[in-house]
Amino acid sequence: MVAPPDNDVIWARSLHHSYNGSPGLRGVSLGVGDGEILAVTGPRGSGKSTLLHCLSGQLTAQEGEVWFNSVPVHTMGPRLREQLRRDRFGWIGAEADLVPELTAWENAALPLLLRGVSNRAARKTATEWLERLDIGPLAKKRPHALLQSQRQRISVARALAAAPTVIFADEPTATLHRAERAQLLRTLTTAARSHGITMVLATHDLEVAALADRALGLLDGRRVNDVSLPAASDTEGRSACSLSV
Ligand SMILES: Nc1ncnc2c1ncn2[C@@H]1O[C@H](COP(=O)(O)OP(=O)(O)OP(=O)(O)O)[C@@H](O)[C@H]1O
Repeated sequence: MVAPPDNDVIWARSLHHSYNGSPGLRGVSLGVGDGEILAVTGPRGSGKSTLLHCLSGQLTAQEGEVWFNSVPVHTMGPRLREQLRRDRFGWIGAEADLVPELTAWENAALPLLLRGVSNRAARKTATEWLERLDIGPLAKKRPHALLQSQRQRISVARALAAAPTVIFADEPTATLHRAERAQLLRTLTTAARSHGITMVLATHDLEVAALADRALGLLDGRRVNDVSLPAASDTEGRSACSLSV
């Protein structure tokens, strides 16, 4: 087993994974640098979600290696992987996946509470992120009382509040309208940049991928040539990293 380059936070070699014989990933290798935002693009079924699940330790690839900060993840047992996900990773999916019984702030604070942060400190941090995401006044509402776009903001607040080293975002704005999508993505990528968070962003949308520093393409579970991104506009793109969210 050869250790990965020191400057890659996430590094994967030759990942293969199939579902009952049907291939999900076929030999994907990649590295993500410290603080880098990498977009993973490709059509539906190309393997983006499978790749993010493998990189984030939710799924162990049948073959291949995943390393986080030069520590092998693919050889970790379930408890260590759980701890790694809780303490160092954030996850944002297409659906907000909130706990229905908890309020907005409790949902956003959940990763901190699970880490043993005091209720008071976790509430303060979660509330600050809800405010930055323009949903501060909804902090005491439960998910059923909120719009899909507001629930998704809570899920973004939950990921950012935990100050993770890496955020994995799997089609985070796929269910939102165009204007909401642009605003939420801008806030997310700006916050990641200003807090030095590394991000792996799966999307089938090249306009979304344009917010990343770099993009790699998948097709039928294989890596294809690195994708050339459309020029990002000054307000939404890679240059828009000066907001202090
Ligand atoms: N749990 C599963 N059981 C069986 N097959 C699966 C499962 N998850 C993914 N697959 C298959 O693996 C392949 C890759 O799927 P994956 O969801 O990783 O792609 P994707 O690019 O994220 O697609 P989408 O954008 O639709 O989510 C597809 O052929 C898919 O049908």
